[in-house]
Amino acid sequence: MENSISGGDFEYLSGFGNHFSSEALAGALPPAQNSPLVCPYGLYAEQISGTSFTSPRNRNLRSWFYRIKPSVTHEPFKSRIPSNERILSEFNNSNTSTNPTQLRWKPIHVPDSPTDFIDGLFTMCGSGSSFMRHGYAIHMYTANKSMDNCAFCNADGDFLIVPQQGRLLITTECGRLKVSPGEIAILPQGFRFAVSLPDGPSRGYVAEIFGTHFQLPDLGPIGANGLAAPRDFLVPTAWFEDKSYPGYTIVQKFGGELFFAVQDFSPFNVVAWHGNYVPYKYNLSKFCPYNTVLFDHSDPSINTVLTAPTDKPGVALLDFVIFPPRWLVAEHTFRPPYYHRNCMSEFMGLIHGGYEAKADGFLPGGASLHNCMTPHGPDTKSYEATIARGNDVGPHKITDTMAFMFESCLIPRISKWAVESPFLDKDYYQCWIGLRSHFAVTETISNSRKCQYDE
Ligand SMILES: O=C(O)Cc1cc(O)ccc1O
Ligand SMILES: [Fe+2]
Repeated sequence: MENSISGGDFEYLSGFGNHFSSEALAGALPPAQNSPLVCPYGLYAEQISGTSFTSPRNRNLRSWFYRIKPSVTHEPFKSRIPSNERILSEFNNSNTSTNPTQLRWKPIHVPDSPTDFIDGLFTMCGSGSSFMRHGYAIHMYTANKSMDNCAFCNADGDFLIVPQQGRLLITTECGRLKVSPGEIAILPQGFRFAVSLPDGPSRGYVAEIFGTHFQLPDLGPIGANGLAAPRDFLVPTAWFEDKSYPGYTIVQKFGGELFFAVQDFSPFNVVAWHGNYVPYKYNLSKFCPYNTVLFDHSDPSINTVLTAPTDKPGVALLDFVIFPPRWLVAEHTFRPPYYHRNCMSEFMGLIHGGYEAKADGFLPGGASLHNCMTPHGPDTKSYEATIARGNDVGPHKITDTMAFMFESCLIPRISKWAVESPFLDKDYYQCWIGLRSHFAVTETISNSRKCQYDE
């Protein structure tokens, strides 16, 4: 089932995992087969596969494009010199370091020099290898100019883009997506796309996954509804340009290296397409969050938007979790996140507003990494303020906030750029140093005796 949704001059199809079809010219889709001898309007048929041909049907992803010229019509790929060494797709001790310290970055400035989405993309951390088809990379981007006469193609994995500042107009082979801060976009492995910046300077976060794709989390006992609803995922409708573009460049990220190939036409020449391997976007404000309704703090997995699974049940290669505006109602409960150590590793970003566990220092456009088993939790100010408010707080709504977490079972190694960055907050540890002991032996003993014996 498909629905068409209009977003100004951008039209979308709605649904997650659907088999979609879209025509920019009526009759451009072959009616009864994928590869007719001659396609309508003299188009070329081309398939893009997002899973092996033989993947089980419920996981099989592929789409068919009907395009003016096939993608193969280009000069040979050449290594881009200088290559952008700020992008990594495998992580080992020759290119990254490991570090159990709590790490935090201040908001990263958008440079003054002309920088498009490709030039402005840099890896923060990651694990595994795109070659081995297992792992992920976490990147950030800062850009101030639209991609011009070029398209990007990531052969390594899927991008989940979280814009924090500035809208992105993303032209893809399936059509165009307008993505505002507060929305996310997924650009699956292999799709060609170009990013324009209608608002000027732009900044955001990118999670890249190797060897698998995002899916909606199971809802378990929550039931059939809640969290992200499938119908709120929006897929572009066919859009094409039939122009000659001398010197048009396809920049291909392959094994973390950038290659380029020149052609003389736009890659956005798909007049019609059908399939279930598609780019899409999602507005985080549509998310229906869940939480405790009586006592104690729920684990953040309760608000998972999308998950990239591993073969182990319940263990994610990468979960995308959000901390949206919501009511806090728990009684006799420490409401902010608990102090904890996690066998999973947690990378966090902030799209706007503040974050309940950090009174200072964690700012929109900044980031933090709490690696495997690294202790963390509310800073001193947040802890003291929570205790000072006491028990009679009543229902309280957290508003104007959108923090998120990329959480993984694979332990990230940290890029040179991230470690040497002037935006690294060297004093991060100080935010917990002031946590005082509130231990009072007499009171505690009398309380525990009371519980045990005085009932
Ligand atoms: O560390 C963090 O801030 C993320 C987080 C939030 C939460 O509410 C519970 C656990 C957790 O890791
Ligand atoms: Fe955490």
